[in-house]
Amino acid sequence: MLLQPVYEYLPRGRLVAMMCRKAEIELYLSSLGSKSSVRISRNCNQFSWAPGCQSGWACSTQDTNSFANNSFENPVPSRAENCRPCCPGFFCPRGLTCMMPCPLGAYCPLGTLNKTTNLCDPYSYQITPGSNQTCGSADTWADVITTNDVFCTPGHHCPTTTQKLNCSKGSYCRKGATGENKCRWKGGCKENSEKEEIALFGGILIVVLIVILLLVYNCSDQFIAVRAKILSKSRKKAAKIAQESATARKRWKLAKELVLRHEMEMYESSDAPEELATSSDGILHADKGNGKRSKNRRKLNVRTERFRRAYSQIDKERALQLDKDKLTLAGIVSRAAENRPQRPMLEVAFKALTLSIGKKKLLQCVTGKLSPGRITAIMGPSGAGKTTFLNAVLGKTSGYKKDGLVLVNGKSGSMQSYKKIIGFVPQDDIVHGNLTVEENLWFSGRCRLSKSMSKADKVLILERVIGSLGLQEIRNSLVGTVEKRGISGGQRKRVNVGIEMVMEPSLLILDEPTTGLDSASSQQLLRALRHEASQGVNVCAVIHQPSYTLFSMFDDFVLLARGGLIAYHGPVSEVENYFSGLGIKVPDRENPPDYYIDILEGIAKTKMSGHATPKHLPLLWILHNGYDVPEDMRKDLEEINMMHELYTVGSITRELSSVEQTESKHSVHQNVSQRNDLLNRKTPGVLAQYRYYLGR
Ligand SMILES: Nc1ncnc2c1ncn2[C@@H]1O[C@H](COP(=O)(O)OP(=O)(O)OP(=O)(O)O)[C@@H](O)[C@H]1O
Repeated sequence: MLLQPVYEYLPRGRLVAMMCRKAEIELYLSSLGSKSSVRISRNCNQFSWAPGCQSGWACSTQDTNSFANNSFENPVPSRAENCRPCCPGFFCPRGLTCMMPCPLGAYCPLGTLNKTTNLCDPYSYQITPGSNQTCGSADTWADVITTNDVFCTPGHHCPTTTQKLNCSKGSYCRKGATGENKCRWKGGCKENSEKEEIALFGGILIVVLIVILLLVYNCSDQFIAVRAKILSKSRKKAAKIAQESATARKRWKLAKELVLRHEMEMYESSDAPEELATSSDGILHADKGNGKRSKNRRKLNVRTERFRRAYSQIDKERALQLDKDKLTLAGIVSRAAENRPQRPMLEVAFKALTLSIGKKKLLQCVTGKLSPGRITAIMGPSGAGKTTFLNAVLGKTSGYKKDGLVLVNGKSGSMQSYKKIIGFVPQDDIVHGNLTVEENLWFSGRCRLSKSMSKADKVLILERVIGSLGLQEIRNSLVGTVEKRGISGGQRKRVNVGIEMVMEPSLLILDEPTTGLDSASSQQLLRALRHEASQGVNVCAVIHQPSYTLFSMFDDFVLLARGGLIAYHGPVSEVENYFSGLGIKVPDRENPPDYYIDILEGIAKTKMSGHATPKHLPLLWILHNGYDVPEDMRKDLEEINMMHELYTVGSITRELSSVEQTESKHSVHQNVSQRNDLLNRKTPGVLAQYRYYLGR
């Protein structure tokens, strides 16, 4: 089909006789790699230069068999007959006297003589001057890179090597195209287009994308709000289910107890068979006369009675259940919270702990303990070492030179291993501004509570924290960022604390949690912490200038002097007693902790017992407790010389009753045995947390 125009131009036999044989094609191909011109065939040497040796010309061979029986051994056939211009659609290199077909996509028509340049267009070869030869067809292999002219030009397509057609409108044709390519965007292709004009199409696409993004950005709040509502509903439902199952468990336990009690009563009264005979429903009567039958009947009677009692109890419970359905969510949560298991306890004790960097001592001879179930306030002048003290409690002591011991539940070990049950509320916010209050707490709970805990239990914890921190009103409000105003600073602070509370810590450490809060909010926060402490949590907070009321809400007080020395560590209720023993009396209308800090700083002047001055307060505390006096304080010891007075100061260590001491020992012992459980809280891994983050 493709050769049809050539057959019209040349008879089939002649065409075959002029076609290159394998040896000639090899000769041509071997010349393609080299920079020199085509290798000359044996028909074109200096003795015989047939007209077919010219560019665009070819001759026939008489050896027609060699075409069919072409092998590498066969030499280039002799060609000197019927030399003529190369056929259109073929190319005839100079030095070879045969024709080769142009590749598909090429356009190889007959050349025309350009009288100005005397070259054959479009091939740029010259015919021998003075000969009567004309232009033939192409003279070179047409490839798309080196022979542009020979290849079908851009904007056209060449279905055959002798046909060149314009590319129609709505289509585009690249260089060497054998057909048209339809444009995706019809208006983007004019006639003879080389490529699809997609700039307009791209522009429209970008505009559409921007509009979609703007829509998403503007409506994201609504989406988030709707989602938050749905999630909140599901959480409430989970809380309800958890409460129901807790009540059911309780009910079952109660019913069992009732049945057992009743059974006991029945057996006790079985010695008086006449009572059974007159049982209330009158259905069953004991047979007084017959021994064995009477025993069996009595058993049956007892069982029937037992079930009757149990069913009546279940009926009562059903009535209670109806009442419960009218309960508020807070009621449900507090009821379910009653059934929660107790948290493990952590006691942190220090023994002559000294932390230093280089020669600078940041904490010195710190001895004391932070007990579970108590709230400790850490106070002291700026730079005294409060944050360093918290770091020591948290076990973040790398980088410091450390002397002394930190004991957890009476055992020395790394605090880091307890990190899954230690909550730390830093001074700066750790909230996600783009989430609501509830989402923030939920995210923290999901990531940090045990993987094995059910969703319902997690929801209960969340609800309890929300209730305890008074966040109910703002639970669905966005926390907010610098650009987008959200909840108030005080509320934000409470959310910060809540984020740590939801992970149910055993040790909760807070760095200035009440800074920036008004008195009412501070007290509410302290009440929430007290509630935590009542669950056995060890709470420890650095605090600045608390009101007297707030200060009295703490159990213990650690007063740090400059240099990281302890000036007092004991119950809040004993602090005034201790200092007054040293001759430091708090004036009227002065807040005791502020006054003691002023004394330490030398701002407030006071006359102390003996020769002591405020700078001796840490030493006095050491002496009071009978701790070893460090080397660098020995000099001060000589100065004050008031040992006698010191030992007359009332004991400030909390006097535990013998029962309390036994209980305390027992609980610590229990904790030590629980140690592995404490360390084994399996929280979701990083990938799971990231999944929660994406799905929050
Ligand atoms: N990594 C450190 N390198 C050198 N000095 C340090 C380092 N950390 C703390 N200090 C120094 O230790 C002292 C106590 O610092 P710390 O931050 O514990 O005080 P603070 O009581 O928390 O102070 P503030 O109430 O102002 O926050 C300061 O003098 C401080 O400069």
